[in-house]
Amino acid sequence: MELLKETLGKIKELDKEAMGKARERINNLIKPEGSLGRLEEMAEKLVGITGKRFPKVDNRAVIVMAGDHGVYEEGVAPDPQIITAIQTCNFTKGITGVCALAKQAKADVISVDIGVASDLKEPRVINRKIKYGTDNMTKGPAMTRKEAIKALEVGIEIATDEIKKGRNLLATGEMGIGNTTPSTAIISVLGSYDPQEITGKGAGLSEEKVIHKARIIKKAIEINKPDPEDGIDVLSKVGGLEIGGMAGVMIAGAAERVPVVVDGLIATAAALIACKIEPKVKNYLFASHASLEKGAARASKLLGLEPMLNMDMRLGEGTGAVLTFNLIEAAVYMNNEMITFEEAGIMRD
Ligand SMILES: O=C(O)c1ccc[n+]([C@@H]2O[C@H](COP(=O)([O-])O)[C@@H](O)[C@H]2O)c1
Ligand SMILES: Cc1cc2nc[nH]c2cc1C
Repeated sequence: MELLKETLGKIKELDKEAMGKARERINNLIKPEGSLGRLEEMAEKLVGITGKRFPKVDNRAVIVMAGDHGVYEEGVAPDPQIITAIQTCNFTKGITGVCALAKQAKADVISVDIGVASDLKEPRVINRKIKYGTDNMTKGPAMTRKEAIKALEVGIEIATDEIKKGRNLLATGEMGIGNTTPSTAIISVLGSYDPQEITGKGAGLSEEKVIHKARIIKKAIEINKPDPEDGIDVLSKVGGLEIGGMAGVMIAGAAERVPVVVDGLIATAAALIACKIEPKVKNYLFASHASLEKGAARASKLLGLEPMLNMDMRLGEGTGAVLTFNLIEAAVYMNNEMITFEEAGIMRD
């Protein structure tokens, strides 16, 4: 709890003064005012996050948190649970979706076992296992409050270590068969949505099973009665270990003034938890892509961040987030490379 408290205590407002100066300069760059659209907003936000006039995003990593889910036994996911363990090892081998996209985006992939249901034999996976998957949330809380805080703190520790090594751009990814179920539960609780309205097919569940999945989510919420005003309570009762880990990465990014890119549905649920715990975290986040998963659009709206891309993706692992690394870098190049009208010797009224 100490680490969480201490980290939350470090989170400040964005550097408004630096942002004002950046905006003024961006408005004077040699282009019609506002003509680089959202790249301009992104550059201004990066200046506010880092407090640096010319920020850099050349040392990037995606932190992939992996965990399993007790609620899997209720038949809410189409794939064998062992895929969580297999992929968590594969992330270290450069052979998964996120590895391919991270390679193109010049980012490292960091694979963290925060709660996979079996022991992994791949030494390059960072072993921070809190337990062998969450408990079945239709029968009681997914985890204790203490375990939820531990999950947040594991995320804080991993991200802070990376930032100490020089990372200046982070993304959150995840792996967890069944994790669209707790994510949808979190979004239902925090947005007061009926699970039937926002439950989707996840990795590919059939239509009848999606109805069953929504009922399971409703049951978990009714049994646990999470307090929507308490992010840690929601995380512990209907969340997941990897969701807590990702929320911790976002909290650490905010505390250390490093931007964190949010991936799809599950990462957005984590962002909602992080922002419920400390609303200022939102200022340090970039939403990457609009996941095709049913609840994703409402989750992004609830978070209040507009995703950059619409690519009909729904893989997770951090794929959508790393895909936007080059866009974020483009904003930095605009800010750092372009000259102003004045510097070009053009006088304007
Ligand atoms: O990121 C997303 O929006 C997303 C949407 C659907 C599925 N996924 C991935 O698929 C897994 C969860 O799907 P499911 O059906 O097992 O709940 C998990 O490993 C996620 O990384 C991810
Ligand atoms: C193969 C596979 C890879 C994944 N990556 C993220 N979620 C996944 C789910 C499956 C089934």
